[in-house]
Amino acid sequence: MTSDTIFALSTGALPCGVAVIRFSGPSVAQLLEHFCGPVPEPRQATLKSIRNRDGDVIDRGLVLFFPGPASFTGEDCGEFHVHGSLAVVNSILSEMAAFKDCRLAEAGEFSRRAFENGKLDLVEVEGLADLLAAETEMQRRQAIVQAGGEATRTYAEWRELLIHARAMIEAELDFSDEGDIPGSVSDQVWTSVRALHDKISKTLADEKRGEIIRDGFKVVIAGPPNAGKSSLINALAGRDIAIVTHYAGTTRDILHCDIDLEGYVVRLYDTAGIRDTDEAVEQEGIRRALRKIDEADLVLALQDVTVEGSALDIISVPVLKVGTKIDLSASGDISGFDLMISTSDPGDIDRVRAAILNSIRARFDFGGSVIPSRLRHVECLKQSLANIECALHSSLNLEIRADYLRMASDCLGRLTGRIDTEILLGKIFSEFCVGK
Ligand SMILES: Nc1nc2c(ncn2[C@@H]2O[C@H](COP(=O)(O)OP(=O)(O)OP(=O)(O)O)[C@@H](O)[C@H]2O)c(=O)[nH]1
Ligand SMILES: [K+]
Ligand SMILES: [Mg+2]
Repeated sequence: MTSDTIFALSTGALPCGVAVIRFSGPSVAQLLEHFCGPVPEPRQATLKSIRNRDGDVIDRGLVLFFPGPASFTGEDCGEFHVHGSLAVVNSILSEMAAFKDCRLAEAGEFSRRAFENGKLDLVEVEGLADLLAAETEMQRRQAIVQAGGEATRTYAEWRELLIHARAMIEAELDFSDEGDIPGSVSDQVWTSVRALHDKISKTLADEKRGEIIRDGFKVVIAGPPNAGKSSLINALAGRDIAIVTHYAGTTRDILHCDIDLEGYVVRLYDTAGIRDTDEAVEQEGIRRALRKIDEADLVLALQDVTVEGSALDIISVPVLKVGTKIDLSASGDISGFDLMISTSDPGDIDRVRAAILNSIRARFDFGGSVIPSRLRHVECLKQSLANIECALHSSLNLEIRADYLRMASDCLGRLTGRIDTEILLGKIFSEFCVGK
């Protein structure tokens, strides 16, 4: 079907030390011969001169040949590792473009061919995309579970279980008059389906973890004016994000910055001080602050310890009560605060960081397990779960229950993009001696 041979510079911006040019498709062997003579041994890096059509040497570099189907795309693939200069790379790319049926690859086209040739499934393709986009350690860990096929294996296992369960139920329906099916089989089947139901529910409960690893943990700094909110965001970020003055009501808009806390993206928000005011701009700032608080994963509720007054009353989201300006307070009354800080003390800022990290870990620690990292996965899992729930209704007709199992396994098949041909009959006959 794909008759074009595609090529692209696979490494980043030029100039750089080494540039990798990758190509895939039916003309790979011809390209290799054209540029550097006899095709090198499969999968062995060989140092060669790379020449243009006039026989002039463009560069010397490593040349690799990956014959299909044991290649990334499943087609014949080749690689040139050359000096990363604009002139070298452009010269090779334009030479390739002049070749018959060869063209520059579109974005993601190598991966798409890998998918089309069954080398990667959808979950793995998405994991690969996430891995390439990963900025933090946690994002990398989550992506590699997916790109490396671990998630796929789990989903495939679940799907197998459902297909097997349905096979058993259909067998009972089809051959029940033959008396070969043990009576307890059906019970065992439903027990395992119920266990799978619980597993999928648990995985769905982890949805929030996946979201936090991908999109960050939202921490909103809130409190009355002059509590030291802007001073704290500046200290946590290590740079001047917000204006700090002694005027109460300095911050109006929401200010934002991302920090990396041991691999987690933490999205910090500084907000307007909350108080009663007739001032229109400040009112709007306060309205925005309250809205941001509702979206938070954690609120740092700041309160100047030298000022009378109670900290913010927030019930919708987890709150850490932080007393500020302890350098001004001789009494050191710590009642009612989770943490007491001075925003100019680096040790105190470290303790705020540790407290945020604790809050993340307490709720969303990542143990390397499969987490539905995308809405698409969550949707497929939810649909599968809904069908399993229907299948578990013992009052329903057995045929209908079997059909719910089919729909549940199809949802998982859709998740990995691999609904393959029906293997149901094979299952029945390989696991039961009914075909006498
Ligand atoms: N002594 C002392 N002063 C502080 C501390 N933190 C902040 N301040 C001072 O308190 C004042 C207010 O600080 P901001 O960071 O602007 O307070 P804010 O909560 O952002 O104030 P608004 O934006 O007006 O709501 C400034 O003069 C800061 O220098 C602290 O830990 N100790
Ligand atoms: K202020
Ligand atoms: Mg401020």
